[in-house]
Amino acid sequence: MKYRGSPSFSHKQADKVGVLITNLGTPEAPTTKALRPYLKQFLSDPRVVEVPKVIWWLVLNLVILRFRPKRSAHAYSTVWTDEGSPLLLHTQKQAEALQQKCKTQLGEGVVVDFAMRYGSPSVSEVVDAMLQQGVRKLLVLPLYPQYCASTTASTFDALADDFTKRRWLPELRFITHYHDEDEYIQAVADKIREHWSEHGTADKLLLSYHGIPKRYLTNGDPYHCECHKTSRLVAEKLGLNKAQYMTTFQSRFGREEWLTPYTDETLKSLPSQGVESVQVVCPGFSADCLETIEEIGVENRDYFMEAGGKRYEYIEALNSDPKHIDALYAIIERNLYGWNAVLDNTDREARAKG
Ligand SMILES: C=CC1=C(C)c2cc3[nH]c(cc4nc(cc5[nH]c(cc1n2)c(C)c5CCC(=O)O)C(CCC(=O)O)=C4C)c(C)c3C=C
Ligand SMILES: [Fe+2]
Ligand SMILES: [Fe+2]
Repeated sequence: MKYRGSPSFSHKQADKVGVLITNLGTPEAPTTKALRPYLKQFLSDPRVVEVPKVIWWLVLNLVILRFRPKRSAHAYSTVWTDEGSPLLLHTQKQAEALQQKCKTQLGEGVVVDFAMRYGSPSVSEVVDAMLQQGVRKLLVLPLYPQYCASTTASTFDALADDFTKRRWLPELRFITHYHDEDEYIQAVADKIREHWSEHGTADKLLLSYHGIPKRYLTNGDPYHCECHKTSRLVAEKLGLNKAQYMTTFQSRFGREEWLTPYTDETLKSLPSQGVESVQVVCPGFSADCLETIEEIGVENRDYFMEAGGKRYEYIEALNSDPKHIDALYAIIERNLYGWNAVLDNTDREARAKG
């Protein structure tokens, strides 16, 4: 069969609205064996690594996949929990909380689920499950506040790829970013304020975002601008002046230049400029993961302290904090405009019988 359909469809089935949240994905286990397929899928995505196909195939298969899986497995093993990968667990909790919130606010006609761009559960399998439940209008929210082709557009690719193999397409809405939405900015600012009320402020607040090659910015990706806008809006909410905060970029990969200033280099240099204490927050990560827990929480702490810093604090991601869920819900609700008719119609089956 060329196209996947919905063979179990019944005319009496109530139409539903689906809300699909997505994130990057994570390996199945913190082992070299599990890291290899995960990294292979992730790093074979041309949206992530924009290098001519043949050259990249050779570099990836002959160099990176020989050494990186072992190194990454070790890093993952330091953040792994008894229940699994932090990224997966946080995303699962976010979906559950949003499902609950949508049910209370909008009724039974809305189905919320989550998928991962790489690994499992895949976008395709979750879309399939949602359509089988009667979802005819689908809202997709990738949990990347700042648009980037490597993440946001890549998620759209996965969805579009699935649709090319599908017979009955749902109506589709795709949220490309929410980097300046007030509820999100407020949630980040509140998280920082809560940290301050417990620990006090520091000499400098670093807002650290995942980096991308600088080339992507010069080729027209808005990611860099959106990160700076988020930082400015958060700083305004907190009443910080330009000397009190800084935007930096972390998680460099490979040898070419990435967005600067680099988080690690910055932290190594701050003590020599008289900065004794820093607080680091990562507003681009909607959930804590390897890149925040290990890289920011451990590795970069060491850089700062070894360079003479006195106090270093990592402020956790928003994860499934109620304020984050409320912010995401507000964004979802705005993007459901006009679809409420379907939500009101979910008791169609009951009414048809009556
Ligand atoms: C080639 C490189 C990469 C680009 C470009 C990139 C962009 C990018 N990534 C995130 C979010 C996450 N990345 C995570 C892990 C991760 N990222 C890369 C490479 C690139 N990312 C690698 C190789 C890895 C795997 C870990 C490693 O081997 O170092 C994660 C964490 C996943 C987890 O399981 O915890 C996230 C989240 C964004 C937002 C982004 C561009 C804006
Ligand atoms: Fe990454
Ligand atoms: Fe990293």
